[in-house]
Amino acid sequence: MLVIDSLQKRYPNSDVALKGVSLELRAGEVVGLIGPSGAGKSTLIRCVNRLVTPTAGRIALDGVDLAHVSGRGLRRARRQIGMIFQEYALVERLTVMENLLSGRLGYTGFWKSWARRFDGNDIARAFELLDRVGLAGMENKRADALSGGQRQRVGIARALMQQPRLLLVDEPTASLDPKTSRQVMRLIMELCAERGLAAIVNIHDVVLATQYLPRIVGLKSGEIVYDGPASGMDAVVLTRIYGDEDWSAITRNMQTNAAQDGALEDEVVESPLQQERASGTAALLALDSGHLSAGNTKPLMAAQVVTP
Ligand SMILES: Nc1ncnc2c1ncn2[C@@H]1O[C@H](COP(=O)(O)OP(=O)(O)OP(=O)(O)O)[C@@H](O)[C@H]1O
Repeated sequence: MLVIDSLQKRYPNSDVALKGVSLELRAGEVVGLIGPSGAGKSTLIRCVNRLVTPTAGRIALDGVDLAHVSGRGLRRARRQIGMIFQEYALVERLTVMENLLSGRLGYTGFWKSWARRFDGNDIARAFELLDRVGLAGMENKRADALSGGQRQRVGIARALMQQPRLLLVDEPTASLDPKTSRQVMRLIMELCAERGLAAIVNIHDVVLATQYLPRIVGLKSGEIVYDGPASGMDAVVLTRIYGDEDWSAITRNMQTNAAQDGALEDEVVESPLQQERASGTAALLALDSGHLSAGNTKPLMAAQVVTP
């Protein structure tokens, strides 16, 4: 579904950041992008969502060449792409719900967005996603009142609001503690599997990458020097990507994680609605319809769980 072919990027007055990168992702395939600082990982991700214009090459998303679209075509193509950021990129003074609904801005007209008039279906989808990421009941909390892990869950839910086909994930765990990092990685993997989403995950933590991401792409100085299974990451490959180092501690950790395979599972965050579903009770999410009216930042109607 994503074909990157001979992609090059030269920044003005700078070295070449990408030197003919080629990469293919199937629908639902998740790839970990690793490499030393300055290798070109962010540039690659930014070329795909066209925050950066490539110098040469092709980026085809479901057949549409992202490297050469502009205007309306680019806006339409970007709707297929969800972004998740290291620093979450939430609007701090807005509520969780308002942050989620901002993920629909690609579809909602400017004046409707400005007046905070959102579609009832969008509000229903936001509630469903909040429930799925373990944040049910938190829709009226301000973003600046959340923990880092909760913020990242909002960031993930927001990225899914526009029902993308591809996720671009930029250092999703860099600001999180080890346990929360694992929960966030697991959540991203689960969501991709459930929804058939392809994803490129730019990540510095090699051990975390090989624990959760089945395929690893290693970039060095703007070139792919490894593209293969996580299980193939050994000291030789690490040296090829990062240069000489004593990799024994890292490879030991990777082997330990592979051997434990699932034994590290920590508790799943279950919302009341998920618990309700798990207990077999048919639940219907009933929304009091309505919208956020102009200038009104009053809490949205809470979702009600109605058992028939
Ligand atoms: N806006 C820019 N203008 C000029 N050069 C840039 C720009 N952005 C990146 N570069 C250069 O392009 C190269 C690749 O940078 P990039 O940020 O893509 O690497 P990275 O692998 O994401 O690094 P990091 O892991 O530190 O974020 C570097 O040499 C960098 O200095």
